[in-house]
Amino acid sequence: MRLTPEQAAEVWASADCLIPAPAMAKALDQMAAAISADLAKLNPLLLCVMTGGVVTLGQLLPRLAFPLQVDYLHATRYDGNTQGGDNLRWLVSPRTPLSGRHVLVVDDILDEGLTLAGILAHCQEAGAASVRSAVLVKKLHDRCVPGLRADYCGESVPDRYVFGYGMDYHEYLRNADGIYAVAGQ
Ligand SMILES: O=P(O)(O)OC[C@H]1O[C@H](OP(=O)(O)OP(=O)(O)O)[C@H](O)[C@@H]1O
Ligand code: HPA
Repeated sequence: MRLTPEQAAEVWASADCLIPAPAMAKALDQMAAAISADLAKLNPLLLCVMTGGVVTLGQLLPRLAFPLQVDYLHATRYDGNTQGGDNLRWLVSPRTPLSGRHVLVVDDILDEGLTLAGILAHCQEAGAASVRSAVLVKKLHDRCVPGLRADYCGESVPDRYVFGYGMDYHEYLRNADGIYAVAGQ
């Protein structure tokens, strides 16, 4: 489905704000403290999962006061839709060699988990010394890949389609400064 900017504005105007920006800032503070406690001495490589992970990574970085490196990957299974396909499509792999590195995968949302599971497997296969994951939100339902959980998670959201803080609705609304749920979804 192709959305017009006018339709995107209507979706935003009628959406329910689930978690406002001040609460997200607190959640990010807590995530950053936990990440710092575990990774400050490990010279970690943070991998941003494009596109949705860009806000989470951008908000975390200034909260992390230790030496680290940043790279990105692009893997998608939603392709701008609100239903994910079965296959994770790899568009860009990390440029930095992962072998021997302590990797932290940073994404916006853990929903059904196929995306994160595929990325974690890729990092392990590439020889990372350790692989952890940080997601800004996880969605509460029982459809997630069994046994998969993020090491660091900011907030939980109900089983509705959400946007904001990097998460899109048909490629719009990633810039919403809060976590919103689409009305009726
Ligand atoms: O847990 P899952 O059900 O696999 O879904 C989570 C993934 O879905 C979104 O990516 P998407 O494929 O929509 O690409 P995007 O980051 O460009 O929005 C989101 O950014 C996560 O990477
Ligand atoms: N919103 C945005 N992107 C997503 C979602 C969602 O609820 N689930 C998986 N990717």
